[in-house]
Amino acid sequence: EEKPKILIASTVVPESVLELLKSKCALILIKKESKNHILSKVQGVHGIFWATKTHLDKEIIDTAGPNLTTVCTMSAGYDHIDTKTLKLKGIKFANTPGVLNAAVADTAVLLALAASRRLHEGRVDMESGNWKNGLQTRLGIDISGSIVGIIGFGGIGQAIAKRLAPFEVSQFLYTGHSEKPEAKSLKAKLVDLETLNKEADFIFISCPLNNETKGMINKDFFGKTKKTAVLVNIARGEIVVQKDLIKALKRGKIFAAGLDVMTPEPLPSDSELLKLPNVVLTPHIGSATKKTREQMAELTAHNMLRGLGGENMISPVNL
Ligand SMILES: O=C(O)C(=O)CO
Repeated sequence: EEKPKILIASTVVPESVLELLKSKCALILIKKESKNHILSKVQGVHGIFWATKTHLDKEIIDTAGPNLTTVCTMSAGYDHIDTKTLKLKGIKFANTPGVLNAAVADTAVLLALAASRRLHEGRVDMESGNWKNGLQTRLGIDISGSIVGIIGFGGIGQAIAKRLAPFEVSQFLYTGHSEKPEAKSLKAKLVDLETLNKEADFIFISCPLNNETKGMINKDFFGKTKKTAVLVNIARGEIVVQKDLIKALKRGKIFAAGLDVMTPEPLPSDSELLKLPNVVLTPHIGSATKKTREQMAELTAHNMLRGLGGENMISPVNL
């Protein structure tokens, strides 16, 4: 019997995971993560292992053809995948939730502390000889005693709350479609977005990007935010209307922002975001620890092997 063919749409899958897949499948590797290159390799495959920011669109799925039964993305978010077409064709789909919660939540805490304590501004001040201006010009915002709002209280949002609780947060608020049982132990309260916005001193964005959340954090939102609020986004740049955020940061409508995600990625080196003193930026490294990336690759591979073998995948997405 011939081994199923899988396209590894990534140039950065760990060798150990490729070995694991090789024992059961014929691997088709790519040299670069461009759509055209992927299109030239995808025809006839049974599985697609997706670990690139390139969009997995209808053209790629159609070009793969009728052999394709299983698509696994090495990410928690899947806004870059045409799940509508996958569903229509009855193709099985899985992502990698859970294994990255800790690393991404750590990044959220890093950005919250850095933005609230003006890490970037202080660093720039030292470099330009402005340190002498003194600490009175660099006063920050405390997490202790603050109200923390978490937009999207899934695994990552909850991991953020768990990490911040020992910082003596006074109240956690969260938004979502329904109350989460896990909220109870953190005394976190389900509220609507407007209430969260009005009350929160720290606002974390940890929800998926979809039609409902795209552009949700915009001019209207910043019109109601506390002027002392710190915004952290570890989800997707497109949830925020970036030009509105830049205006809000410049006009003092919010205190600071810490962003691991932005629009576009990679951020152009002349972006205005890079010039603002009250913004701390990391280049979408939320999940980028050695252990977490390996675990994501392993989970993707196990989903793939199970999907191709007709077994239940570990973390299927019900489309
Ligand atoms: O998994 C995701 O969705 C991320 O953005 C991190 O890689």
